[in-house]
Amino acid sequence: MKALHFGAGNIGRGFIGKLLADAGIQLTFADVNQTVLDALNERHSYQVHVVGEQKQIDTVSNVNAVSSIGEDVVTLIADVDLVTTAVGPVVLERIAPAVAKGLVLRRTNGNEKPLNIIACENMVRGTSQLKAHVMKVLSEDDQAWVEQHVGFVDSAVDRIVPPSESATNDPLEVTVETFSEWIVDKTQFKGDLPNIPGMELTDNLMAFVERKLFTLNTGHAITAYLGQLAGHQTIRDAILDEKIRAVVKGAMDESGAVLIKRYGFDADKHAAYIQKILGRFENPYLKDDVERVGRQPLRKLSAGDRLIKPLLGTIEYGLPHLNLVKGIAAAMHYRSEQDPQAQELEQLLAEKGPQATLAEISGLDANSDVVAQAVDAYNGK
Ligand SMILES: NC(=O)c1ccc[n+]([C@@H]2O[C@H](COP(=O)([O-])OP(=O)(O)OC[C@H]3O[C@@H](n4cnc5c(N)ncnc54)[C@H](O)[C@@H]3O)[C@@H](O)[C@H]2O)c1
Ligand SMILES: O=P(O)(O)OC[C@@H](O)[C@@H](O)[C@H](O)[C@H](O)CO
Repeated sequence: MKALHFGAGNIGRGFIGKLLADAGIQLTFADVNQTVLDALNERHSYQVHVVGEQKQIDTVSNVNAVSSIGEDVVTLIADVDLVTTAVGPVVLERIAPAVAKGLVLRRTNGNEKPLNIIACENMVRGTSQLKAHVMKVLSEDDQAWVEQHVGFVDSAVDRIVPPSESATNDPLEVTVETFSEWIVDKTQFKGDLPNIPGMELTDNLMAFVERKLFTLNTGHAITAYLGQLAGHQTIRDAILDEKIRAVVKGAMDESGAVLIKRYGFDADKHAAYIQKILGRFENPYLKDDVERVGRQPLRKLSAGDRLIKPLLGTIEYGLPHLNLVKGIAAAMHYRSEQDPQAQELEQLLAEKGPQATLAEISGLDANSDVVAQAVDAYNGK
């Protein structure tokens, strides 16, 4: 089996790429970072430090790399059995034209083997969004061929992988937590279902995606935003701050109440899921900066993402949301010199004030009670 993986970053090298290579799949990474591409093509291997109470160093071998800009990826898409991505939600649209070109070449070459494409991003049904971008640029004829031969498979992906703290400045080394979970929608595959150790198949993906995104990522983001406000540099320091922990746990409980109502999760098992996540945030073996976890605040404050979507659920079911609102207010205070979205947020706040800014970014009604509550929290009331 051959696979092409877009994005040789933290989750690409530290989780999805590792899992595919470990399964004996012939793996090529596609990226735009020339340093990473060159290192992969010189060594064809790299080290993954798996850290937790038990530590181990795994070597991922027999991997290649190509630039994702150019014809190499097009040729590969015409040939491989599996395409995966971990590039970040905003980049999916940028890789779609190359994916479309590769699919047209596959059809021209008469390659009728099933191909499956799986986006491994922190978003709800990211692969379906990639599919929409790809279909947009195809002719009707090609679209029909793609519908028949290509599976666009949505997934939920969970493993905390901060940028490596390599003592050797190795651009390929990556440090990951022990926990990992990759759940894919088995109803969307074309051809035989794959048997890849570490990939779990489900016919109930939405429950898993929302459980992960609106528990772990909701709590993670609020830890980052409150952490930065309180002057903490890392997620561990932030979550060990009792005042922050109470709000984070409260927000995960509020979001959890929505998930329990929507998907019928067992309340005790969900409480245990939250406890386990709090432990993962505390991991003493990982250095995860609040600035990585808080990155792209406009995305995180958008209507379908980890802060607003759970809040909308609490409103739908008439449930409490005090802690979610505190998290949203803290997100509006997020600042980062490296992050264009943080700067745009700051500019919007300066131009329009918190009420109009929050309404514009989140799609919430500017005159709603909840926006008024968030503005009060933002103003420290
Ligand atoms: N790091 C984590 O803990 C984690 C866990 C679960 C899910 N995710 C999700 O995985 C995705 C990637 O996150 P990450 O932390 O690995 O980020 P990252 O920045 O470490 O990796 C992204 C990689 O994509 C590459 N890239 C950018 N534009 C590209 C393009 N046009 N073509 C090919 N490659 C391109 C970058 O050079 C980089 O190597 C995100 O959607 C994130 O939400 C991350
Ligand atoms: O990748 P983002 O920016 O969507 O979210 C930041 C972190 O919360 C995220 O990367 C987590 O580490 C990850 O989702 C754990 O599975």
